[in-house]
Amino acid sequence: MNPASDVVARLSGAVKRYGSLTALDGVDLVLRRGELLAVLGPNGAGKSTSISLLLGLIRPDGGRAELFGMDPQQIDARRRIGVMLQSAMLPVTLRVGELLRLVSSYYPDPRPLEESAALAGVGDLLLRPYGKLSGGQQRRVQFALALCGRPELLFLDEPTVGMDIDSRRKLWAAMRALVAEGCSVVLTTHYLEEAEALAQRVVVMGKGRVLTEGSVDALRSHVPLTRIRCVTDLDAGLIAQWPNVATAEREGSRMHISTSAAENVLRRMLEADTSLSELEVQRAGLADAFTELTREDNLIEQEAA
Ligand SMILES: Nc1ncnc2c1ncn2[C@@H]1O[C@H](COP(=O)(O)OP(=O)(O)OP(=O)(O)O)[C@@H](O)[C@H]1O
Repeated sequence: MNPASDVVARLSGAVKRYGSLTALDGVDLVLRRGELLAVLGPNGAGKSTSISLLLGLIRPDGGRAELFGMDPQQIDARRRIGVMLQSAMLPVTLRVGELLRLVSSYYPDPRPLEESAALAGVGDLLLRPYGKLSGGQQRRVQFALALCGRPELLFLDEPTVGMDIDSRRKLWAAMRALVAEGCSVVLTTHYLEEAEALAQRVVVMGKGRVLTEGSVDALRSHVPLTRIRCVTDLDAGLIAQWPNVATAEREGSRMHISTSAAENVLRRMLEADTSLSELEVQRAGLADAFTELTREDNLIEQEAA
């Protein structure tokens, strides 16, 4: 297979300025067929701007944006995508079923209405006017509209904001089903557990640049620490002196330790305190890696200032 033909969307050296503000400062981003790419980053990092470039909603001031090798504004490219943006303006008086029929009609080979509704979990809402739905229900309808055209590429900009846990889990299952069908997904989210649960690849953005990208495991390895939590009388200051202990802090009766040699530290603690209890050991997650990466970005900036 030719890897170049496998690319469904690409930003190459994309620059976007708003007056004196540089929203994107040379962003390279590639999305391949059948992969779910999570784009992470703090507020204002440039995630939505990157998506808007790929959708052809705005034009780059430098570099290029491509959708299926075409200009994103070309109708042939647009017919192959589905979109769920942060703010959706939909006619409030239309019923959900009417909305689904309308949006499906824009696509050459849409899914059957019942299938779209079932995938998004809105089968019981088809007769309800969109404006009368709760915020979480409206998000699910927006998801149904994004997938109803059987898109090859789905853009989901913070799709699960405002959803309860059950709806979020159902949407995750639907995303997995779509990816299993071969659909590519670009997902922006502030929920790191969402990226951790779904993404094959993660891009972390900060201040208009790509800070790093890779698999969730590769990003996690930026933080080679394990967290140990337990109830113990041992002295935090003493443990902090042990080899391979990065930090040891007490919070009430609980001790929080981060270490690069969890087994050794644990053995020593259990020997020193036979009444140690409520032990929890956890590998650093994506959240830790993300905090570390965006912290590094701030540090570099502060040093340059
Ligand atoms: N139309 C606009 N006019 C002026 N500045 C803009 C415009 N759109 C975005 N920006 C600025 O560009 C930067 C990047 O914004 P963007 O919306 O891409 O960030 P984001 O990573 O999506 O943030 P969030 O997580 O808050 O959604 C921000 O500083 C934002 O204020």
